Amino acid sequence: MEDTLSEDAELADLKPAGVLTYVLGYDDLLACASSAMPALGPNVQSLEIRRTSGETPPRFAEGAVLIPDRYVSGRHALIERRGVVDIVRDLGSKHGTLVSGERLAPGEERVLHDGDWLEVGHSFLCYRRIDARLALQQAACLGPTRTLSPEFARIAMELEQVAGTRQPILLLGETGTGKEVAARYVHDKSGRSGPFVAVDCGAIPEHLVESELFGHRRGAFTGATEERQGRLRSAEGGTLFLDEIGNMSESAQARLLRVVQDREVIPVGADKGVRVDVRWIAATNTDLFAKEARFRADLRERLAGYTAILPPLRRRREDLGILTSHILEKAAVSKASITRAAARILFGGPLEGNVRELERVLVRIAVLADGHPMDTPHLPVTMTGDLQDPLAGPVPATRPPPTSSGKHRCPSREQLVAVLERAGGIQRDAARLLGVHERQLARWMDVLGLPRARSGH
Ligand SMILES: Nc1ncnc2c1ncn2[C@@H]1O[C@H](COP(=O)(O)OP(=O)(O)OP(=O)(O)O)[C@@H](O)[C@H]1O
Repeated sequence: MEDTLSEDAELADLKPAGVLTYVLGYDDLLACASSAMPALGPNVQSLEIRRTSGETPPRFAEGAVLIPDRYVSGRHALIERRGVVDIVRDLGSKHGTLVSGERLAPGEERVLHDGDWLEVGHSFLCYRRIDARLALQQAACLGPTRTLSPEFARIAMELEQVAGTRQPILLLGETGTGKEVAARYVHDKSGRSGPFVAVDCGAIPEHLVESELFGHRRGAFTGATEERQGRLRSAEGGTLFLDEIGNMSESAQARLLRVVQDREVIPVGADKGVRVDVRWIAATNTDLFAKEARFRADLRERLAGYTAILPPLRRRREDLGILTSHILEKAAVSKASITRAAARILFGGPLEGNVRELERVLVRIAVLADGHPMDTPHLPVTMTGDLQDPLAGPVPATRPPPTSSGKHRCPSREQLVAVLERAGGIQRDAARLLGVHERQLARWMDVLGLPRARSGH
């Protein structure tokens, strides 16, 4: 432990505060009781985790974190500032304390590291080791949900500050981290009266990018039978969100650069430009600075007025409780709980795919669990590594066909309608959300008397 202590001491000046957040309770995923406890530092030297009775949400009182969880012991664990690091110790609890998935032996002390998650009873907590100034950060909102992540809250505040200016914004981050959510947030806060127009630059065939973005004159090329305004001009007075900008062809980049510089767009086939007033927000999950990205440095500089890197979900586990209850509520789930084993995999895992993947998995397992605790067999095989997972894809011929009980229990009509809505009515996408074969979904729809949706194309 000596070595770890001195290593952490070196980091102390940079990251002196320790923040413990109550994230969620396994027995009620809709409770949305997440809250950050006072930061460990010069003023708070220890936090004891204890059970409290009654219906009150988890809270800090009398120097302790009080959790209304019957699986938490009266005196469960102690987190203590020792020099510049924080140590956790189990206080002889009945059900034990786990640190990032590892159970503490009786009397064992463990130095906590940034991003560690703690399991006490049926409760999931997250520990962050951060700059003391960030620790003072209040919870903020970015998009439809609150965030308890100090980094994310800081980004939300900065985005709010730049929203009202004309500065272009570049949003970087892994897929599913909420870049479009952040872009819409900026637009909403900007006070701009025009629309928010999102363009997925990666989804437009290369030969159509220019006419799609800049518009075209009638007869500009074969097939251009009508004049077209283009997406850029349709965002007049509002915000143009260029998603997956890293996938834009070099010729489209060159033309876009001229528009950004001159604020004038020349439709394909036209010889005169048209003035445009749009707020630029670009986003990408690729590294625009890498050589192989083949992205023009001059365009990048123009678009990167304010740049934010949205942290992946594994770097903001403190938001898992808020996001989980939001996702389940949106999916019309009225009751949801999870077993410890499944929670450990779902919330303690690498969270690849970020909020989008969390949403996909939660909706799937909530529907399959059908009001019972969500358990490991409900999780996708990619998470459990269990190749026998019967829900992973088409049902092999050797396996008995799905029945209306057990793991393939038919969801309620309300749940299935919610999933179909989320999938935009496309049956194949709804089946993917549920992690079942399309044929299984069709059977359920017939049983529940739901009209067949469009097939997925
Ligand atoms: N703060 C948030 N609160 C609630 N839901 C969120 C939040 N952030 C993201 N989501 C949800 O996660 C999903 C992915 O978000 P979004 O499309 O903004 O990610 P992205 O980073 O733009 O992804 P990509 O790079 O793949 O385009 C969406 O369904 C969105 O509603």
